[in-house]
Amino acid sequence: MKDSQSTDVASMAAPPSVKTRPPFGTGTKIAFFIMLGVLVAIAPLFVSLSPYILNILMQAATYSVAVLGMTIVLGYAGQINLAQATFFGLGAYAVAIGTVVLGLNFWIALLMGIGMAVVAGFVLGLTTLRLGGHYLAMITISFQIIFDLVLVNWSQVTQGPDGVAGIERPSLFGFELIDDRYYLLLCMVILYAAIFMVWWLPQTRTGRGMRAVRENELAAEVSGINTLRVKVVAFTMSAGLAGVGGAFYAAGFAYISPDNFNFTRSIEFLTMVLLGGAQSAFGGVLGTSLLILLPEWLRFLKEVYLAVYGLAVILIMVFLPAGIWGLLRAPLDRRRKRLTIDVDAIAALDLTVPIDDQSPILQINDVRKYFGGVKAVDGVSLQVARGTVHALIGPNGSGKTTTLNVLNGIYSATSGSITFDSTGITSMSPHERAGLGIGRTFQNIRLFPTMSVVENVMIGAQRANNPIEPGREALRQRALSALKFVEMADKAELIVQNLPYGHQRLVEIARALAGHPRLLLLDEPAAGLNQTEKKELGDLLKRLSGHGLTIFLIEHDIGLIEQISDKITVLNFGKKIAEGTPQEVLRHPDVITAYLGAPAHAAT
Ligand SMILES: Nc1ncnc2c1ncn2[C@@H]1O[C@H](COP(=O)(O)OP(=O)(O)OP(=O)(O)O)[C@@H](O)[C@H]1O
Repeated sequence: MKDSQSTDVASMAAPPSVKTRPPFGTGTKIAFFIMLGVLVAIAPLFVSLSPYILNILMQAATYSVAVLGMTIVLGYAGQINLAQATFFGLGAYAVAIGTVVLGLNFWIALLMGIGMAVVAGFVLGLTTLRLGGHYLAMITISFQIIFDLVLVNWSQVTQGPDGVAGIERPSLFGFELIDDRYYLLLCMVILYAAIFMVWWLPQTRTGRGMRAVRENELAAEVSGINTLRVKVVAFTMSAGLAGVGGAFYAAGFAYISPDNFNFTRSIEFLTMVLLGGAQSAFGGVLGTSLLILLPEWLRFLKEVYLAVYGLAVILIMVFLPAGIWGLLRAPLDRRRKRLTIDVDAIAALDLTVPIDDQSPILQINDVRKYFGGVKAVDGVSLQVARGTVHALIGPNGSGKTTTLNVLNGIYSATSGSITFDSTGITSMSPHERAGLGIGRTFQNIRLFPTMSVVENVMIGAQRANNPIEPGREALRQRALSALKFVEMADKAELIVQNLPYGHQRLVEIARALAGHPRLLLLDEPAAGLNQTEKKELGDLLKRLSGHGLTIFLIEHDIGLIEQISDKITVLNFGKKIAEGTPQEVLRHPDVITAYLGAPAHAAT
């Protein structure tokens, strides 16, 4: 067993800050954003606009707030939501019924509306987000249709198809917002606050988690993200924003009816976010404004206007998959490739794992995993000693990956128990296991393709209980240190899907290392690598084990296994057939028969 305390002491010193040179600093962006906001918001006070135009702008502003919710749930978290008009309607009806029927103050009714939308979003998220894709689409559609039916048929409360009229605008600090221009100003302030929140979100832990879930949910969960929580938060925030938009819409137009909040409106919101660019706050607002203004601009076409309108939307969506905003910001993305990073200034990676006792770090006791009649893992027991490299080998289909998946919670065991560092983890979820310090890589690389290299690795660094300082900068520094360890720091700002295969493998290992693992699970790390890359991988694994990290790996490359392993366990048909040092195991007759099948190898 290696001494984990041998880690370079210098690496534990506070890391110096490493700066890249982004095109614009955050401060400049915020200043620009505020200036533009003030200009746009006060413009109607100085420019003479007809009541019709003011109405269109009010509609665009309130719709945009709801569409920003779609940016969060669809653009960031990748969850389909075809019920946004429901949440929009909850906000609107709370204000309408609250102020007109119950005589409540607007602001109280607004809070009620937001509360109702948030609760509905939370409940819908909680009950449906265990399902994904088509199922989620169908459930949100059903939710939308039920809401529509309730609005039309529960007429004692909603006033049915006639709708609610006479909704009054709020007053602010005693100032009545009857003038459309002032009400528009209020809507713009609300919109700006929403844009700022949605723009800022991806830079937070939660926002980064959402993007990771969108890109690869399984990898996000295994890296320590509570994916269900992230999805529910996305749904809840999205519903809350829609509620806000709906409330201001209702007060702005004084009259609402069920037609404003039906399935067609939800599809409109979806189209708006996709058209503008689902992954950007600005895209959502752009798409909303365009879809509201386009019919006005095309009105001169008279009868053919609807056809041209539809065609324009289809063409934009087909030829601009990232939306119009994606096209506009492409030059900025190109500049990103030229960002430089001072690799020498990055602190060395601290991999220190305290060895408090000599008991095995991992104990698998009589674990079985059956898929119907297939006994993929059939009563396997093994122990992994601290600070060792332990390999799991066996012929194809012998149950290796299934064992690893049961180990980190992707599959729950049919029976048996698993103890990690004296804690029973058998019934824990993958993210909870990651939170204890179990890192993992996959046989088929699972990264977050459209995120940058450093963002990918930051996801690993933000697992629960990672012993690093709080805050974004500490996460980034940890990620850069992990990248430096695998010699990928100079590529930190590149988008990960543009890297060659071998580099992507290293990024995946760095992501696991950034989480300060006490146990690293590697599933065929050498798969797909050429001879040079395999040699480099072998050296990297030796460096890792030299730091005292415990590694449990599956690998088919016997040369690599012999080179780095302290102990080998061999599986065949889901059962353990041999265990011991490489010398013992690779000469074991059962192993030669079952796995190696080449007596010549035994003689080497
Ligand atoms: N989700 C699943 N559903 C049904 N059967 C499965 C599932 N996953 C694995 N199996 C079966 O379990 C057995 C063990 O598969 P597993 O992938 O664990 O083997 P392996 O040793 O990792 O193979 P390889 O070396 O080819 O990756 C195989 O027969 C496989 O078909």
